[in-house]
Amino acid sequence: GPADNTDPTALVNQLEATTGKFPGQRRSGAKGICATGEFVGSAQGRALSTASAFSGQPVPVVARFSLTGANPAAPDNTKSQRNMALQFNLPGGEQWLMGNISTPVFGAATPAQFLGRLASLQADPATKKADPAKVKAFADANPEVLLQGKYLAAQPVPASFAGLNYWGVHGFGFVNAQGATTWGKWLFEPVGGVQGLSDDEAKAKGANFLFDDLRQRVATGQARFDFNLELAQSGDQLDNPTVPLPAGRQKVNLGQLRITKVEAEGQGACLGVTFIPTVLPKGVVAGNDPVLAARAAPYAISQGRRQSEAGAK
Ligand code: HEM
Repeated sequence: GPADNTDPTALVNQLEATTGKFPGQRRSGAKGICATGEFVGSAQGRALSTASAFSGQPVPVVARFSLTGANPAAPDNTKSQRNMALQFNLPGGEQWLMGNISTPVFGAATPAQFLGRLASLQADPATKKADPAKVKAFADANPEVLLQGKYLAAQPVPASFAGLNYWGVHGFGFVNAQGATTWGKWLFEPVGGVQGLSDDEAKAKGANFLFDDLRQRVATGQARFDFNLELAQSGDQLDNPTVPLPAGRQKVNLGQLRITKVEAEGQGACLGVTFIPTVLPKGVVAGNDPVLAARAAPYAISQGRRQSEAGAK
């Protein structure tokens, strides 16, 4: 990807300084649950990409559903970001890793801007709150950092991990057998539709309902997602994760993901996985987004910290 000199250690340190340090936990997406399932690719997927994920044979998938942030006790009944991270285990040991989020955009256009935004949100030791003047000054100078929060504020509290759209946010290219590359941005759309709660319903649900809800939906076969690619047109911006594709772009279904099992809390294959989203299969290529390129190193640093803190676990 394009050059960006933001120090990955500085990013992780700033995440800890702003969002909290919870030993043994992921520095973002800390409250989560492991699941497994399978993906079956479509004929359209095969036409766009040689990736073996689209063969049409079921592919085993390790999933992790999570809330945003560093706090493993984050409340489930707020209008914050949810995540669906996936590991496709493809034939021959090949893997495809993703960290998808419940907003079409991320909260910064570049790693440097993310670092600056996080720094502006860091609590002042005296007041234990972010300094509103600092927050405003940074946001005024970098207005795109507000777009993700505006999107979230306009959505209801999610009723279920299985009732949300999850976007890949970055642009990716799909390379077919003729060597032609189709560019786009993907999203996973729940087959049963998006489901939200009223503010009263959310209050009544309390802080911990999403894991049990997911278990129930999986037991009744209601945790299915269409893996869809929105196709970019020439001139569409693919190197900025605060810019969604324009509305109405053609959408192609690449296949369907079915979650079949939810693990007990603190167990499951996802615990050992660091969902580095530039681990791509043959037949899929990364676009030129500096934020995508910058994710691998901080994720690995976070993994190293949480695993050493957790001891020999
Ligand atoms: C420079 C920008 C970013 C930084 C520094 C960053 C940092 C991190 C870190 C440190 C983790 C924890 C990793 C671990 O311990 O395994 C994480 C998790 C995660 N991030 Fe990011 N991130 C960035 C951008 C993004 C973007 C753009 C997205 C979505 C498109 C995203 C989605 C996720 C998801 C879904 C998880 C949770 C994965 C899981 O379940 O383990 N992040 N991020």
